Amino acid sequence: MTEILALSGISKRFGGLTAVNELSFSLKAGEVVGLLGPNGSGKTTVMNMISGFLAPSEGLIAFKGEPISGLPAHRIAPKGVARTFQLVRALPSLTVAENVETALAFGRHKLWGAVARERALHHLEEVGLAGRAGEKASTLTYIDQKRMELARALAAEPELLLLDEWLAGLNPTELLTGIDLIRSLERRGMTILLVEHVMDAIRALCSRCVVMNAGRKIADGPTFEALRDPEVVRAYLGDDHA
Ligand SMILES: Nc1ncnc2c1ncn2[C@@H]1O[C@H](COP(=O)(O)OP(=O)(O)OP(=O)(O)O)[C@@H](O)[C@H]1O
Repeated sequence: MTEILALSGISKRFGGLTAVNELSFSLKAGEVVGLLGPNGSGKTTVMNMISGFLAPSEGLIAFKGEPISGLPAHRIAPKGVARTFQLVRALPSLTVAENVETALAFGRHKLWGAVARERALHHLEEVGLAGRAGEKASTLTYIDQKRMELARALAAEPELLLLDEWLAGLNPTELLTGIDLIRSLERRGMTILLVEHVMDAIRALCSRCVVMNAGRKIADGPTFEALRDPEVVRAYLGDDHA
């Protein structure tokens, strides 16, 4: 497998706070990797730097061998990087299809009109929202909003998909549906970096995990090994459990 994403010595400082501290890891094409860590450990900041919503203070990020660190989001997305956000960013007064069409209009191929409509319907079908295209986004249930958010990300035709707590807040049945959906993307060969607190989902989906604590990487390896690493147990549960 070829390397698709490489972070080398990435740091991000907010004033006196070092949110991410000399972080390095890489993803191979087609891998589904979990980015874990307790609250405030820097995971979303990492996602923001990969997708261009924040520039690193130090270090290099390369996507398919090309440096992207510090480029703005609108320059990184067309290269094949898409993301979902912790809080769903829908346009509630537009229909479900129009929400996906706006992503297509500003996405990799700048599609408009009938072509965009057809493509939007395809992505809605992919995420299980076939038949809902004409409904107002504001009427969708929580899981369906999440599906729509994913359809918007897929509209960018990414090679690397960043999922920031995409499975959070789903009930157990919805969670299984969400996991199946991510598996179907994996089968298509998509590379996925997943920030997630739902450990059952991590175990089900990720062969490998990178674990952070206080901005630093404390583990990187097969999921079952990373999750029982004493430093990871200590970070999550405290010294007594380690
Ligand atoms: N724009 C910002 N300005 C100042 N501090 C920030 C900013 N963004 C994040 N931080 C701080 O950086 C640290 C890491 O935050 P981040 O959101 O990346 O953590 P996280 O691991 O994603 O947490 P959670 O699991 O709670 O979402 C936190 O202390 C946070 O308060």
